Amino acid sequence: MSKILVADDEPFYLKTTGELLRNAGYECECVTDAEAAIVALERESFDLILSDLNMPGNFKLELLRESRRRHAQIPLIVITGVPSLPTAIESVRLGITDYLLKPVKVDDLLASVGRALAEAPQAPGPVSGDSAKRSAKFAELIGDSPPMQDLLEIIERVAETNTNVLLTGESGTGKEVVARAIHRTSLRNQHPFQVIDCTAIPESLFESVLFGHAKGSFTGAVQDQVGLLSQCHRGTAFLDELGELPAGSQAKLLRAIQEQTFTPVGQRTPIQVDTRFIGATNRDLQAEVDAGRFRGDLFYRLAVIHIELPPLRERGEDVSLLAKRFLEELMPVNRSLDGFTDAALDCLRQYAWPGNIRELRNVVERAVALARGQQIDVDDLPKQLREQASHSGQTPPPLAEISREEAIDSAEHSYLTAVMQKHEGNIAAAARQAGLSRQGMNKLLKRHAINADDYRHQR
Ligand SMILES: Nc1ncnc2c1ncn2[C@@H]1O[C@H](COP(=O)(O)OP(=O)(O)OP(=O)(O)O)[C@@H](O)[C@H]1O
Repeated sequence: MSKILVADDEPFYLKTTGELLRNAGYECECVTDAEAAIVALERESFDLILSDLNMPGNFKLELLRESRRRHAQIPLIVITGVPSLPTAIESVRLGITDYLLKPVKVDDLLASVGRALAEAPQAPGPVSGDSAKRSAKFAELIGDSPPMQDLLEIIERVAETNTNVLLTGESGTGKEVVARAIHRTSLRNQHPFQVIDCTAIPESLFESVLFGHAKGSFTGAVQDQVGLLSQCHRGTAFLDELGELPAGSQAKLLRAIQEQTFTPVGQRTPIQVDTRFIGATNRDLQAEVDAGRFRGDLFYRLAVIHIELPPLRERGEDVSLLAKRFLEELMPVNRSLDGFTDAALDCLRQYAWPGNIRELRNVVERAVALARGQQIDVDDLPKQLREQASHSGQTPPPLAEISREEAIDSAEHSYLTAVMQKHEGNIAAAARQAGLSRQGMNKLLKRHAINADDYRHQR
């Protein structure tokens, strides 16, 4: 019989959880603080630890740290009533098996306990600290910089758990690549990874596309349609551009995530799925919640683990590393180039990369096509990079030294460059994102002397 140690300072919760687990056939010891839990772990052996985070003696996650240090083989499920992103990340870093939010539904708890015990032989230990091994494991994620090493460590841990994840970061920082890497290295990797582009589904069709529909349930429903969520049962659903989801769709999605069940349009029987959700957005979702534009409950369901991807300009030497790798990858078969000139590499390092890695890849692709010499030189790089490099000696004046109008103007210029970059010069798409009419966007671009063609050429 599996033996579970339950640590929680809420007597009612402790009692009911103990009873529930005993009724489900587990042996159970209940303690009310971290110290007692640590003593119990020294005294006898357990097959699983179920622990609250906010309890006496655990303010610095002592139980978590101690249990990982001395008893790394025992799977650990963290349960908390107060989700806090730093603690969630730290818990994952320390190698927890699952992270649940109170109130936890009985079925969810038993499912999580069952899974943790079944997977116990592969229960994660403390992180190895071997960054070379980790880089090899995540070969699709190029980068050696400290922010990238931190990121790899976190995603390695996240992959071992079943928790939902929120990925935020500027456009082109690699949110989708990271989501795929988490799925590929998770226990769900034999099942599908389903991309759900939240901007591509009209609100009126949201339920039908996600949950499916029965033939004849609405005009145009000429046959039964399986929804996207059924297609990634036991796998991972990647909710891309989550911040753009309209309010009505947010409510429907919340229910599906919370209950892991949904009812296809025109049907009565709900479908049960087992899906991990990874959301991604380039918006500041917490600010969207504060402004009342995004549901707080949906945010907390997904942001159990919140990973912020660093922009390329904060990743130091990764720029050269990525550029060289992209060059190897994109080299045409009929010619070979001997890398970049030092001046070209300097130019790449100095640029602010509003479109991040996607932009860098496009720049290398364009340079490979244009290069006439044996090496890629400054002249083979797009105008905006060359211009920035030629201005790089001049430090911009501090914000407090310029007028409000100049500051707003400069912020607007950066914003427009970033959206043009993201949409590769597609004015209609950029206007949609900025909430402007096409004409309005054209006018602004003209005022800022931004030429959409410069961005299209990078394709
Ligand atoms: N660490 C990395 N190493 C190598 N290539 C990367 C890395 N991160 C991203 N890329 C590449 O950069 C491009 C953009 O990545 P991705 O689509 O994942 O970004 P994103 O953050 O999801 O963008 P958006 O917010 O615009 O959807 C892709 O071609 C991807 O392969």
